[in-house]
Formats: sequence, structure tokens, C-alpha cells
Amino acid sequence: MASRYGDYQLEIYLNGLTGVVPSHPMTFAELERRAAETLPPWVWSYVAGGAGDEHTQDSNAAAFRRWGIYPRMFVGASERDTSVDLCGIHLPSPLMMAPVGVVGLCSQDRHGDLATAEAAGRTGVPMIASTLSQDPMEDVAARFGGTPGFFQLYTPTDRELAASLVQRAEAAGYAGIVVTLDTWVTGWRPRDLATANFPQLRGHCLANYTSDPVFLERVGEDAAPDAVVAHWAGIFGNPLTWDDLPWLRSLTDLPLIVKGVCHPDDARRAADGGVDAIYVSNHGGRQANGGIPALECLPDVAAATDLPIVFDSGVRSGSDAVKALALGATAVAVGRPYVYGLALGGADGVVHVLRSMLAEADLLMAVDGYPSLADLGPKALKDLRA
Ligand SMILES: Cc1cc2nc3c(=O)[nH]c(=O)nc-3n(C[C@H](O)[C@H](O)[C@H](O)COP(=O)(O)O)c2cc1C
Ligand SMILES: O=C(O)C(=O)c1ccccc1
Repeated sequence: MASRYGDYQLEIYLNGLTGVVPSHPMTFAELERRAAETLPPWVWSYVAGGAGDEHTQDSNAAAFRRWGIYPRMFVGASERDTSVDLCGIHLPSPLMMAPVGVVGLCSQDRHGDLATAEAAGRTGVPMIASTLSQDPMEDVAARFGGTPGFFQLYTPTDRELAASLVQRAEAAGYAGIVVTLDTWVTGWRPRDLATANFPQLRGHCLANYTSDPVFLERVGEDAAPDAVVAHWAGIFGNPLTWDDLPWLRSLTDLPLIVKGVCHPDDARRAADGGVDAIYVSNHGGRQANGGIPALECLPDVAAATDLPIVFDSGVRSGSDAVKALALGATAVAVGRPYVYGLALGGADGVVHVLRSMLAEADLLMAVDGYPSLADLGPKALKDLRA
């Protein structure tokens, strides 16, 4: 399928002829600056912050500067094919929206999950809907408008609850399950500690639990908010081991994607355990500081497995996405950038951020002579550190 993502550029310039300039930022730096001004301080610090002194978080974005994309001439890449197949699911582009637990709180009406789902429907960019949402997963899925969606599972210690959440995702039409492995306990986050702020402990973003029959059976239909939070805090995180993988696999026939895998040995073992895709991520640097930029982990994981690979952590632009694809990702997810778009402009703001990223990537493939994603491999890149 030929992509027309670059047309967003023309649309913006043509609007300019009638005096209309884009109402949302055109760079990540400006997006971040304006989101900081717009979001309530306690939401901003939670979203923007990371683990420790945020060295890993900063390194995630900086790691893209190690690589330069070779421009190739006489290619005539006038049509680009950006479509991908992810576990049998056809996607018009390799871009995805990473699961963000507090996205619900990032729009003025506190229904940011629904606005994000609407943006998925308008762009064809899939949303990976977090377990931690302001609206139940069924209501989120109802807004996908034909774009496939994924459900991200935080595996609770209560196995029946885990099974119930996955069954609900299947019934609601989600196309795949993403199990996050790196966050069964919260990392050391100085910004949140300094403000003694943790949104879920204040009762936010627990709609998937309070709408779940198993959870309600445990706490009682009329449980007080404090009792809900206390029960949630008690069952939220399950420190899974390899022995749990057969059980996880048995929960669903949908594609199973494991998120947070950064070591090639873990990728091999997960593949042996029957998962359908590996999601390379260090949670945007929110969980462990002193780590490795996620992009640096990507080539080794890609070399270790034939499974499709989803990548996130530090992607801030279309050229970042192209580099991750060249280093072995099948699909690339963004976190904070679309959340900031949501904060500034609701669903329209998310659509703007996604279309801008897609347009930049598409035009880069045109200018640099890469007509399809298959043309983007390690040879498209120069290691500027070597
Ligand atoms: C505020 C916030 C909340 C997040 N919540 C979740 C979550 O609920 N589940 C999950 O798997 N990852 C969660 N993540 C991690 C993202 O899925 C993703 O790995 C990360 O944001 C990617 O890095 P980036 O923000 O640099 O693009 C969250 C990230 C942020 C910023
Ligand atoms: O904030 C996060 O990154 C996140 O996903 C999370 C959710 C619940 C508990 C701890 C971390």
C-alpha cells in the first residue's frame, strides 16, 4: 500500500496560504514545554518523570544520535510502502501508541483513554490500552473505529482476575495482549517521591478493576474507595518467573507480546515459551536508572529471534522511528509525545502528533531513497561512534 503520510506537510502549507498556522507544536521540545504549562503539576511530574536522576530516560532519546541515516540517490522513492504485518495483524504504518496508565488524566475531561482511542481510529495507529485506565477497556475499544487495538496486562497476583481481564479484552475485540514484565513493583521515582504523589493510590485509573466481576467479588459491589485502592495495591504486581510463562500463554489464543525484554537470552527464552512477539522497552526510563538506552538493546534482541519486535523508549520524531526500524524493530511505539499532544488538544492533539511523526518518517524515506520498510536495514545506518 502506498503511503500518503507526507501529505500532512502540504496540508499545513496550504492552510498557511489562508493565514492558518498549526495550533499544535511542530517539535517535541515545544510539545513538552507547552504540556508542562498545561497539565496539572501532579500529572505533569508523574508523566514526565523517570527513575533516579533520569539518566536512563535521557539516554533513551540521546541514543538515537549515535546513528545517521545514509541518503541514497537515483532511487526514485516516489511511492512508499510503510505497511507492516504484526503477528498476522495488518497495520498501515509501523507506528503504535505505547500503553500509558494515566493517559485518562491527561485530557481536561479525564477521559483521555477515550480520546486516545478516537485518535487511533482516525489515524490507523493502534492504541495499546493500559490496564490502568479511567474508562473500562470495553468503552475504550468501542472508540477504535476499525483500527486494531491491543490490551496491555499488568498481571495481578490473583490469577482469576488476570484471566478475567484477558477474557474481557478478547470479548471486547482487542487484537493482541501485551504483558508488561518490568513493572510488578514501582521503581524509585524522585519527582513522585518529592511530591508524595502516586495517582493510583489516590484512586485514579482503576476502572478496569472496578468494572471486573472477579475484582468486585473480592472487594464487594459496594466497596468504599479506600477499600478498592487497598485491595488493588495488594494484588497489582506479580513478580513473574519463567515458570509462569506457560500459564500466561494459556490465558489466550490472541497474539501474546511480552514488554520489557531487553536481553537477547530473555528474548530467546520467551520465544521458546511460545510468545508471538518481543517488545523491547525500558519503560521510558521510569523503572530502573543506571540502565542501557533501550535502542542499544534492540540490535542484539533482533539478532536473537525471528519473532516480530515492537520497540519503545525515547522515540521523539519520525527519524527516530526510521532508525529503530532499521535496527530491527517491526513496529515502533511512542509514549510521552502523544500524551503531550492529548494534554494540549485532546484527540486532535494526538492526531496531530501522530500525523507529524508519520509525515516526517514518510518524507525522510522519500528524500533518503528508501521506498519500503524492507529497504531499511542496518546498512541504511552509519554508526557515528565507530
Ligand atoms: C505516564 C506513563 C505511564 C505509563 N504507564 C504504562 C502502563 O500502564 N503500562 C505499560 O506497559 N507501560 C506504561 N508506560 C511505559 C510506556 O508504555 C512506554 O514504555 C514508555 O512511555 C516509552 O517511552 P517514551 O515515553 O520515552 O516514548 C508508561 C509511561 C508513562 C510516561
Ligand atoms: O507509571 C508507570 O510507568 C506505570 O506503568 C506504573 C503503573 C502502576 C504502578 C507502577 C507503575
